[in-house]
Amino acid sequence: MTHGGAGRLPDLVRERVHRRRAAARQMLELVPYAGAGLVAGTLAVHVVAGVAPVVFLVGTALALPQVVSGALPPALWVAIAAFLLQQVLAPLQLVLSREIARRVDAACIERLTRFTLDEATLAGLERPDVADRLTQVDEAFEQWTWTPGTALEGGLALTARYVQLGGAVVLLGWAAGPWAALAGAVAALVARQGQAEAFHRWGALWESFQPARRRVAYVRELATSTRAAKEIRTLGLVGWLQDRFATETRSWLEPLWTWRRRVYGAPFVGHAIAALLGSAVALLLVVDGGTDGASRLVAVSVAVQAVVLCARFGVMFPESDIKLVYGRAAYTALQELEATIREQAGATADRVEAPAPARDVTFSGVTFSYRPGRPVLDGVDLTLPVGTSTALIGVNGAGKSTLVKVLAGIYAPDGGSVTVDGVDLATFEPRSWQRHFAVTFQDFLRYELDLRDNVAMGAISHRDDDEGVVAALAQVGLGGLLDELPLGLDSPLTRAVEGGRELSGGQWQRIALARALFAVRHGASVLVLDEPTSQLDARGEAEFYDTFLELTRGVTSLVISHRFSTVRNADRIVVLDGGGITEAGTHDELVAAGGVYAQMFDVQARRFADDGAPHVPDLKGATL
Ligand SMILES: Nc1ncnc2c1ncn2[C@@H]1O[C@H](COP(=O)(O)OP(=O)(O)OP(=O)(O)O)[C@@H](O)[C@H]1O
Repeated sequence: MTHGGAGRLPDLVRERVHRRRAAARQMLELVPYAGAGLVAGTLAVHVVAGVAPVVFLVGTALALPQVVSGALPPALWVAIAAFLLQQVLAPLQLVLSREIARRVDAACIERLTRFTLDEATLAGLERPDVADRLTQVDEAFEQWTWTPGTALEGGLALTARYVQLGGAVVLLGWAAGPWAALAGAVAALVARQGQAEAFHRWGALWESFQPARRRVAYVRELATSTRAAKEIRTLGLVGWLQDRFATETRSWLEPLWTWRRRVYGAPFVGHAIAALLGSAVALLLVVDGGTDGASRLVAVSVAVQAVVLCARFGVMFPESDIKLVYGRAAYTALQELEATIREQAGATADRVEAPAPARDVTFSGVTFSYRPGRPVLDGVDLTLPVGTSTALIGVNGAGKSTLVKVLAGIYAPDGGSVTVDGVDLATFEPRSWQRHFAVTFQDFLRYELDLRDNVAMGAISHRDDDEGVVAALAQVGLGGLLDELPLGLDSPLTRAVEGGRELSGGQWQRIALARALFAVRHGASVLVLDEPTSQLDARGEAEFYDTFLELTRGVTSLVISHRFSTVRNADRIVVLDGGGITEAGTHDELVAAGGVYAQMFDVQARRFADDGAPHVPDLKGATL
């Protein structure tokens, strides 16, 4: 770990200057989000708020000798006015700062949403470094504490402090001479440097534990979410989860505590001693000053208070420091996320709109790996003729879902190519290609929305097609469910909402299928179904062939299933094994060939027979 290590002085200075510049650039970038007018107005208020205590200090010092003799001099009224102004400005500073943070954060959230939902590829989002950054930005906005907006707010608030310091140094010079002013200024800036540096290192340290904090957050979510509650209770995992939480938490908190001593300990003592010496020198020069009488009293009073103001630079500024360090870290994370995306977008900038395939989609020697040197797809050759059905089978982990993601342009192949009517998929804009797809993923989503939206999500621009939604529901055997629901299509499909209804696993799968059908109804011409019947009962599965597959006749389809009853009637069945297509043909051809497919089919058919379960229905005539 390199947190806070000592280095050569010129290097340290250069690094700090570089950091300050970077921070200033970031703050300037955020200004337009808040609006130049609001920022200028806030700065003006901070400047006045910084001047007010200095005026108060001078006013009280000047008034003191006359107040002692029973008079109420004008200087006293000036001091009172400065004090009242300070009280009035404090809430105004707060309101203006909050407004700045609100505007900046709204813009940053918009940037974040655009990035995650629109620009980022799935492969990009799956990178661990990207996931860490995303969690960091997400955390900032979730807890709404140290966001980019608060960084700008905190940065601007420093103005009041520095104006105050400037005033104090000028007063010190006036009251006790230039050397006292210099000593006071040096004491303040050294103390400030100590604080700021410790805070900066602490921020970097905090950030470096992001992966560990992400693990802790996951365990905490497991322990508290209703999603996992059922399994955790029935498996008796509560104790284990608590231990895991404690271990994971200690794994980053203990090193953090150790580093905290190093970050705040010795360097801070050094800075504090230097600051104390500076203040002491300034005070000595004050005491040593020339004149006597009332003017001496005023000078000493001004100078002592000015030294105190300088010394206050050695403490943390709650309105700025934490906000600046952590809020800026959140903004840096957002910028780094965007930089990653820009890198990827550079390669896709001049892509063209993808047409619907007219002849075929072909994989030629496609390779793909999630980790270098471990290809999941290793030279896949496969043609999907338009308007035909292909079933893809293979053991768990063979790479079937990965192949689908490459087909849909979610991942780009590392080698080889996917072509659409002979044109490389890489030349098409991925979103436009994906619009031709109706996909039901294995881990399809159960949207906590109403029934209509759960189906219409397949082609959301046709959300007002209630007739189509009802037809899709009927086609997947959910017509009865619709009749049961008092709110009909408006029924929320979650118990978390008043009047909502939870569905069974099989019913949810049918909803996902209805979504795909709705997409086909509205023009999707490539249908991909990954394990479409895994949660359906035997009758539901049979109905799947009789109705659903008929309805998608003419569509180019790819179905993945471990259930042979689901795949056997496809126009063509292909086996993915060892990263490549090892067998291809109709069910009868593959059974006759006696290869992997025949063996797998045999095992499954025998198991059905042994269990006394119904045999695979004869579904000749149905198409995938
Ligand atoms: N996002 C990912 N990051 C890294 N590795 C992955 C990822 N997704 C899948 N893998 C790995 O790639 C391999 C193929 O996974 P894939 O999901 O494509 O298999 P599959 O044939 O669809 O399996 P199943 O039949 O179990 O659904 C597996 O070894 C899996 O661990």
